[in-house]
Amino acid sequence: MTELKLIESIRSQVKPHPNVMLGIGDDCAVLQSHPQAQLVTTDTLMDGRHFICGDTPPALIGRKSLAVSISDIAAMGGVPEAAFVSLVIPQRKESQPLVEGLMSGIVTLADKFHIAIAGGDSNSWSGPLVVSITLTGRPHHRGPVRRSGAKPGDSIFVTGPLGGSIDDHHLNFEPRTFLAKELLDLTPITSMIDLSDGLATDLRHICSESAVSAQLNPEAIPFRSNITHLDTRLEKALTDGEDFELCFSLNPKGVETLKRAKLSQPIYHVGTIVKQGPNALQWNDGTAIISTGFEHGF
Ligand SMILES: Nc1ncnc2c1ncn2[C@@H]1O[C@H](COP(=O)(O)OP(=O)(O)OP(=O)(O)O)[C@@H](O)[C@H]1O
Ligand SMILES: Cc1ncc(C[n+]2csc(CCOP(=O)(O)O)c2C)c(N)n1
Ligand SMILES: [Mg+2]
Repeated sequence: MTELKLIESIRSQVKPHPNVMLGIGDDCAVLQSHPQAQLVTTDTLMDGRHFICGDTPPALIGRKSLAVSISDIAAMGGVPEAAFVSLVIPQRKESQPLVEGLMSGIVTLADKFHIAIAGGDSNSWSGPLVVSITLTGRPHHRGPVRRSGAKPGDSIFVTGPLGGSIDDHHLNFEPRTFLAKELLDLTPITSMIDLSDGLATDLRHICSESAVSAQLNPEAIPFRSNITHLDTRLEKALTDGEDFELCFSLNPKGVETLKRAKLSQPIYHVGTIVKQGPNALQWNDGTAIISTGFEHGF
């Protein structure tokens, strides 16, 4: 397939969107600018690191590549709008089904979240598949929720069970934009992050950005039901990563508000923000948590 044919085939799958004044076909896209702030996030997914190309259907690779960025928009409390899809395709005879599968996974999820595919880049080479997506979004009217607003006395919540994502959850998880909006419609959220590297690592980001520490209750941490090894499940929940649930903090007033509210799905109160101490993370008996989640080495 030629580059032009590939772009035309992508263009034919893409739907119009009110905030995309000019989409695929020119040197740049033209987006309607918002009077308020705009969210922008980018993520690159690679064969062998984030998925295994021969083992995973291309549509699921495409789905995951967009879903991880929707999750980052959710983590700021926003609504996604326009995606830019960069493909680096391995040069083989059978690349057409790969590209079509990738795009069908991307387009199906984009439609579900009312996201426009506003542009991208198409390349081929002799190396493995790489998919990189940049996604814009609109923050909630309360403003973007940052990692930096947690205060001692706040409660820490997660939006779903953790650990064991490698079975298939990392490919088919539901990014939490709807829940984030539901929560923000009810109450301010003092800090939030999505769990891509594991609670142990991602909650530490909230702690360092907010200059606080966090105490976790081991009894309260929800596990994904596929984790059968009882002796390692706490460690797995903290470190496996790719849960793509949200972790957020609420002040006592927010906790009261949510107690009275009926949410569309359960949330889990897993700990408390405390004054900054020598360890960012500890259990509620005071022992330090030394586990760390996923980290790329350079
Ligand atoms: N190469 C880079 N150049 C500039 N900024 C970067 C680079 N890599 C990461 N960042 C910035 O660092 C911050 C943290 O990025 P990080 O990738 O850890 O967050 P994330 O996207 O939520 O996590 P994950 O990649 O695990 O999904 C973000 O503000 C991001 O834009
Ligand atoms: C083939 C294969 N090997 C390992 C994993 C697990 N894994 C990969 S990246 C990552 C953290 C988030 O990455 P990033 O920080 O790049 O967003 C995790 C937990 C996988 N899904 N597939
Ligand atoms: Mg994130």
